[in-house]
Amino acid sequence: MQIIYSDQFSQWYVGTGECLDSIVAKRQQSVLSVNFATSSCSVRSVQARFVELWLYVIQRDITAEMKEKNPWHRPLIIFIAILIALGIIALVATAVVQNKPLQPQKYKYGIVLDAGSSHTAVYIYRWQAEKENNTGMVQQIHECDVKGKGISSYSSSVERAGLSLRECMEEAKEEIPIWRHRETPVYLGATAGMRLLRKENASVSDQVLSSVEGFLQTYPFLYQGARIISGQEEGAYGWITVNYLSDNFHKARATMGALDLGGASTQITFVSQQQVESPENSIYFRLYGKDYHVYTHSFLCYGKDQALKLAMAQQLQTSDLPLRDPCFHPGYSQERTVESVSSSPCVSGSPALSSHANFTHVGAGNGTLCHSAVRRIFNFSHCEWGRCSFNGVFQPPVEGQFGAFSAFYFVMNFLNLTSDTLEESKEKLGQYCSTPWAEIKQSYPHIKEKYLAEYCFSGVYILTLLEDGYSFTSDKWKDIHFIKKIGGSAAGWTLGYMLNLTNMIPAEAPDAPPLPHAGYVTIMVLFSLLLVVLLLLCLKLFCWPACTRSKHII
Ligand SMILES: Nc1ncnc2c1ncn2[C@@H]1O[C@H](COP(=O)(O)OP(=O)(O)O)[C@@H](O)[C@H]1O
Ligand SMILES: [Ca+2]
Repeated sequence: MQIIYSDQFSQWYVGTGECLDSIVAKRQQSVLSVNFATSSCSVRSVQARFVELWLYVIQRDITAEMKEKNPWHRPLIIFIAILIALGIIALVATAVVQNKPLQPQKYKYGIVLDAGSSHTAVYIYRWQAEKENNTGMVQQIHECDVKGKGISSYSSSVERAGLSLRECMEEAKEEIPIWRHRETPVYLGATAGMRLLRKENASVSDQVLSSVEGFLQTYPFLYQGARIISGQEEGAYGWITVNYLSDNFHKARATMGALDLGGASTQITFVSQQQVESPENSIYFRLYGKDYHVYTHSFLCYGKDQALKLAMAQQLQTSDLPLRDPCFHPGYSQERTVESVSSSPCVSGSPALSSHANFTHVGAGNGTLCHSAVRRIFNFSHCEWGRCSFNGVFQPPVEGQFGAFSAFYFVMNFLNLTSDTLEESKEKLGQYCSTPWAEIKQSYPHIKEKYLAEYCFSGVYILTLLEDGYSFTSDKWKDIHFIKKIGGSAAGWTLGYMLNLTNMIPAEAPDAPPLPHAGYVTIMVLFSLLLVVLLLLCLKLFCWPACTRSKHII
């Protein structure tokens, strides 16, 4: 069946159908009159035909009315169509840029060797080549612990100092893609063990450094030097590391103090609102457009191994032999040479020690007495400044949160004291120290005996250093967080050292950061919704009148 509209006569002529011979429809106002010339139609099919015609007429008239009222109809449709096209292009472009797969050759690498007093560790870092100036972008991807002792222990066979690094440097060659080797910087920083060796014998310490330098230069990496870093640098770079890894610089949040306990020195670094009275304890940084006035101090000889020597030397001078040490477990007994204690540059200058060659070191296991013995290695009596920590060193009151790492973590983690209050820690430590040595050895058969024997001393030393030395009172104890890693990267000075030497922390904030993930998702969803709405609108505006404009209904 066919309906034909004639503009000329404002009439619809309907072709003949199965049962209809002809239909002529005419509309005046809201009245539609239809003449059906039928031959054999039922009443129902004539009615249906009538309704169909009525709807068609109404639709046609509304469309005509809209066109008359809105001359912008067509341009509007074109505009919306352009918007939709642009929207689709924007969506695709954003998705492509945001989700661009990172190719392996987009990564850069850096190697830092931490030549500590007790051992050397090799760290490999990786970052995205184009995002060098963003915070939190550099990640540790590998750590290798060099077998044997620290490089300062090779003073009598210096050539072995370099060779000791072989295994870990071979691992570095494996870890870093070959095509990046030539541009991968290698830094070696030596800390308190080498500071002490330099004090004792500067020429031997130079020879040790030359040995590691010569060895590192045999590798295809970009050798950037081997040097003894200062205690101030060690503290500052540790502070940079923990705050970089916590993203505190980027977000301009309050920074976190850094507490580093090594074998031969210990560092405390934090931002203080109070004036730093002593210039040697004050460092200034401008990072990402913000100024930081930081307090730092490194106590040489107050790492836990040298502190033990200081405590033993102190006891050897004041008590009879055998040495009954309250910081070692009851039943512990060890033959030692006086030289093993007195040879340290931290201890030398104690004439009373030379009267014996050997002595027996016996454990007495008493936390309270151990605390008194440890306190004696600190000098709390003189201070030229407004406030001191110990040994006449200026220190403002501790402020804010602190990350305590390296031996602070190893010891407190072993003793299971990382989340206890100061009082609980003292109580638990007292019990641990009085536990018989045989029982301790039995309970921890896989732990190195040297570490195991010293955990009581180390625990008491840490509590004494933090409470009596730095004045972390009971209420401030909860602000100390014993940490090993932050987001997979070790807390320590090495990362901060590399970031600084590769200029990866700019003084001013870099340009606007790329879209964060949440922002990207929100924008994509909003754009998609907008596109759907536009599309529906366009369909309504474009298709409906277009369809109804047709003069034919089949
Ligand atoms: N698992 C562990 N348990 C206890 N102490 C540890 C453990 N691993 C390392 N240490 C100690 O951590 C300290 C690390 O100091 P190190 O970095 O070598 O010296 P420094 O920083 O003073 O040059 C050493 O005293 C070492 O014995
Ligand atoms: Ca260290």
